[in-house]
Amino acid sequence: MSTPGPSNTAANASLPAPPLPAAGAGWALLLDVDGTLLDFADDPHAVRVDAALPALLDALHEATGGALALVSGRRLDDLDRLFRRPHQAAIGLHGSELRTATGELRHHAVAPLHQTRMQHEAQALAGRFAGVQLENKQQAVALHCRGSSGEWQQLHEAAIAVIAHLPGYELQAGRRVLEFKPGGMDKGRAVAELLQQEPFTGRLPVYAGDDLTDEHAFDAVNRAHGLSIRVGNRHPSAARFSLPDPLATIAWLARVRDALTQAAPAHVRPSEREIPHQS
Ligand SMILES: O=P(O)(O)OC[C@H]1O[C@H](O[C@H]2O[C@H](CO)[C@@H](O)[C@H](O)[C@H]2O)[C@H](O)[C@@H](O)[C@@H]1O
Repeated sequence: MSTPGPSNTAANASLPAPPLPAAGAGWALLLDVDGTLLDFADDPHAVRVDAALPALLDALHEATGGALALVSGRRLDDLDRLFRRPHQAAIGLHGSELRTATGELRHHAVAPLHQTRMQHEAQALAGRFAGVQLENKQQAVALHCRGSSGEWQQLHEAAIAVIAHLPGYELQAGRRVLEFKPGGMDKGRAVAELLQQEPFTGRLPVYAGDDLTDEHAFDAVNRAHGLSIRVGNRHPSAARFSLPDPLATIAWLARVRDALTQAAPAHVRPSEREIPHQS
């Protein structure tokens, strides 16, 4: 199974709120979607995007010189359906899909034969559990468990056994969800790849996420001396800052926008506008 290694597994249930940037600071924003920008809904297709969010993302995109990306387990086309921002950089399917700021697409795919077999096995597995809802993302599959914790345990054990015989795939666990996704990529690797690209390169990476899949990205951002922000109270986490929920995340992002775009004091030279590195 794909398991990130939190680098600070000490008690970190209570983490400080993230800082705000100085005016004109060179931040790059990497934002998880479900549970970070969007509240959860029982049906993955029924999530609601806050009416003010698209305009806020546009303003942040401009304030960061285009260094803003949504980073999700959803497919890129699902992100574009929800947010209508196909011109912005994005990472989908937990890192298997990547779109750069110039629109270049990179896919980490599995051979069609293996994908067909994965689909077949996942359908059969879901059919064994009354409380499991299958979300078919073509190159990946999410098994959402709506049943008891006992059923979750059984599903988890069965999924581990199934994935062992599926070439090219690995298991990604999340909040009451198990996903079969292409192996070899995760959000951390994809974020590291994006950070090598213009206009992300050389900026301070700031990543907000709520789930286990985001731990990969927290590790990558911590290695780059960026800011890792856990949304909610999942514990343990490698994140160094925390916000309680999507509402608070959106409110903080609005303050980030205001801070980045306010006029810098005349005596501050551009090179002095960065916030100090966090340890
Ligand atoms: O990386 P993320 O953007 O957090 O995406 C992870 C998965 O999110 C979605 O599932 C979760 O949200 C659903 C809608 O609220 C909810 O019904 C489900 O229980 C959650 O697991 C999405 O459906 C998955 O495809 C993503 O991988």
